[in-house]
Amino acid sequence: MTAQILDGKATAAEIKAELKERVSALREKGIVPGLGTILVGDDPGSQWYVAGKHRDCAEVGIASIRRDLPADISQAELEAVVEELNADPDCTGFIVQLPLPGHLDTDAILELVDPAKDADGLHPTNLGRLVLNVNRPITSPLPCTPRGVIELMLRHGIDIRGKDVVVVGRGVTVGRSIGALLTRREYNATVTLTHTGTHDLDEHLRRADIIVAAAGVAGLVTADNVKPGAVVLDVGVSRVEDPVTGKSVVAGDVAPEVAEVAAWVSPNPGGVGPMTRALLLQNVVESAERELA
Ligand SMILES: Nc1nc(=O)c2c([nH]1)NC[C@@H]1CN(c3ccc(C(=O)N[C@@H](CCC(=O)O)C(=O)O)cc3)C=[N+]21
Repeated sequence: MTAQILDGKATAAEIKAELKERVSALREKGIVPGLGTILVGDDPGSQWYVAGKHRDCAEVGIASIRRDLPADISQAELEAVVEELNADPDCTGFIVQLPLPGHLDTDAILELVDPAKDADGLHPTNLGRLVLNVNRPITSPLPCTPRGVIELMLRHGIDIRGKDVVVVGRGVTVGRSIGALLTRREYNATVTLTHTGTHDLDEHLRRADIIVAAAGVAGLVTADNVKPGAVVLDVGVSRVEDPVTGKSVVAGDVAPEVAEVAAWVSPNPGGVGPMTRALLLQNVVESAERELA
C-alpha cells in the first residue's frame, strides 16, 4: 500500500480557475483586484517567490504592483512605502516579503499594514479576529498556509471533524495559527501543538490522525512515527546537501518512506507551497469583494 497524493499543484489550479471567474465578475463592476509586493534586498530565493506571485496574478487577472527596494533601505523609508500601498486604491491587498534584513523592525512594519489589505493574514488585528471569532463567519484575511493546508484536505474529500491533528512547529506563519482555524466549529478538529520543547514527540505523532509537519527540519517525520492510515501534510522547507550529487536541494519535514504507511501525503514541492500561493490570491480577491459590499 502506498499513500494517495494530496496534489497541491492541481488543487491550486482549481482554486485559481474559480478566482479567475470571481475577478471577471469584479471587473464587470469596475473593480480590479491588485496585489502589491514589497521586496527588500536581492536574495535570489525571495526574488523567485515574489516573481511567482506576480505570475499567479497574471493567470487570474489580478493586477500587480511591485516595489523592489535596496537592502540598505531605512526603517522610515520602508514605512513610507507601506503607507503608500495602504493609501493606493489600485492595491487591494499586499505583502511584505519575509525575511527582512536584520536592521529593520519586522513587527513594526507588519503592524503598519492596513489590516483590510493584509494579503498574508498575519496582521495582529487579523490574527486576533481569528482567535476571537470561533463560530461566526470570519470577514477578515486569514493566514494563507493554514488555510491552504485545510483546503487541500477538504478538496480531497478528507473529513477533519473530530480528528486528532498534531502540528509540529510553532512558527508564526503556520504552527501558531493553524490550531485557531482547525478548532473552529466548522472543522471541529482536536489540535496538539508540538515544538522543540515537547517531551516524546514520537508518542504524539504515533497517535495522530493528521500530522501537519511545519518545523523546517528535514526528514523529521519518519515512517516509524506515523499511524497506518494517517494523513500527513509536509509544510517544512529546508535546504540539504544531496548525498549523491553534493548539490543543495529543497527537503521537506516528511521522510519519503512515510508514503508506505500513511493513507495520504502531500508532496513537497507540489503540495502545500502552491496552495499557500493560491490562498494569497484568494485573500486579495476577498478583500476586493468586501470593498464592493
Ligand atoms: N510575507 C511573506 N509571505 C509568504 O507567504 C512567504 C514569505 N513572506 N517569505 C517566504 C515564505 C515561503 N513561501 C513559499 C510559498 C510558496 C512556495 C511554493 O509554491 N513552492 C513550490 C515550488 C518549490 C520549488 O520548486 O522551489 C512548491 O512547493 O511546489 C514556496 C514557499 C511563502 N513565504
